[in-house]
Amino acid sequence: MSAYHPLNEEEAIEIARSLEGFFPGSGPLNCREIGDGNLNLVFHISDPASGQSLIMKQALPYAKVVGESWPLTLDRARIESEALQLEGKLAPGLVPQVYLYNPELALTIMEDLSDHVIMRRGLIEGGRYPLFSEHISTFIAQTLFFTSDLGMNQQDKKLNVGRFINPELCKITEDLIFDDPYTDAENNSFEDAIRDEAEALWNDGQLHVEVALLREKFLTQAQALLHGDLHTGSIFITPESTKVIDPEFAYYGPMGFDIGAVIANLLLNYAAREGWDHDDDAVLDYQNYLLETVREVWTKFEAKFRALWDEHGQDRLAKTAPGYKDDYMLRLLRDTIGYAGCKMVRRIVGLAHVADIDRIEDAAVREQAQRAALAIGKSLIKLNRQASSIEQLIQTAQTASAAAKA
Ligand SMILES: Nc1ncnc2c1ncn2[C@@H]1O[C@H](COP(=O)(O)OP(=O)(O)O)[C@@H](O)[C@H]1O
Ligand SMILES: CSC[C@H]1O[C@H](OP(=O)(O)O)[C@H](O)[C@@H]1O
Repeated sequence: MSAYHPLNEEEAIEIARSLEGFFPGSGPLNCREIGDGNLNLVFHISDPASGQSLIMKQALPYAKVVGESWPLTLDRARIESEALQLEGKLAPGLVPQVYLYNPELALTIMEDLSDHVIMRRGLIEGGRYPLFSEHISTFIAQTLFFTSDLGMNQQDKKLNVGRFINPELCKITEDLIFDDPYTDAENNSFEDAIRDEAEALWNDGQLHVEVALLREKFLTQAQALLHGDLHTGSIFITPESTKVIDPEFAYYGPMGFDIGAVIANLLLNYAAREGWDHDDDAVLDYQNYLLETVREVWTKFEAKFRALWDEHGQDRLAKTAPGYKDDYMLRLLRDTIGYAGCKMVRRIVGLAHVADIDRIEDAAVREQAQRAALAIGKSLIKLNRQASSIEQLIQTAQTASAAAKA
């Protein structure tokens, strides 16, 4: 079974059985392919006798969402398993445990998190997660700081940049997030009802300049090891626990891209609330919860990152140059706002959408949510280089959304 081929459920069971000590009995194991993402196979394997279970994730040699016409490197499975293991060391308890990585089969065997829910679904259903901002701010502060030139040996960091070179997955991001939405691209996907919005995106020169600058940074700035796709579909959650999964897009890039991804996905849900809540009061109440979460994600991240800088900073000049830390944090905030905007726009007119909006049944409510998400996204992109506080992001999101829904 060592030569690469996509596994079937029987083969997945056979591999699970061979894991020493995991499934000790000889009774039958259950296996289901549960992958609902765009790229990979995911098998859930469980033993009804012992209650033990695990997850096997296998990369396919193409993008599942499109098919074999879009070939994709299997090396992403190595990147994902190595990133998960590194993140597990830097942010203990905030990622699933990796039990085994098999390079021949592009297979990662990991902890089963089925006692959590995917956060996107949790938010759609109106769940509240009081520890989320605490957990995710720790995850992003720890992983970004300790993989950057600020927090690790700068020669070792360069070796890390090489280890996490991820050109094919980066190309997906470069095209789907930073290019396609701003032109009449074949891969775009949007409803006819918002064609006017799509065309406006294609013709907005001021927006194009901002996106080009953010794209340039994504292409060139090896600031820290990013998760690379930190949306709410890559986060498992309960009120007590948060676990980040799916870092196959990991590479060395601008830190604001990860922070922006978290904020964008909270705001996509914000734009969609009329599709999920029963009355105006409930919409407003949940939207306030989401905005407060956005505020906390940034403020807690900033406080933790600054503390790491003071306590664990490796770079002499960064620690002593007057005003450097404040300047760095301001640039991070601005990048965060810009990337949050890009990540919202791509989910409305680009290839891959989000359930928060696409699964709203009423077409008129869905259209309103799409227009609100685009309005917020565009406003954040245009704000990014002028911003000086997280409150400006929140104000901008509220104003843009209200205007789009008026
Ligand atoms: N460790 C895990 N425990 C339980 N379910 C998981 C785990 N990892 C992935 N899944 C399930 O598989 C789905 C797809 O996983 P994901 O890593 O996002 O795949 P893709 O890379 O294809 O997007 C998740 O939405 C979740 O339902
Ligand atoms: C052709 S890949 C599209 C899209 O899918 C990835 O998300 P996920 O792995 O969580 O399904 C990523 O966001 C890509 O941009």
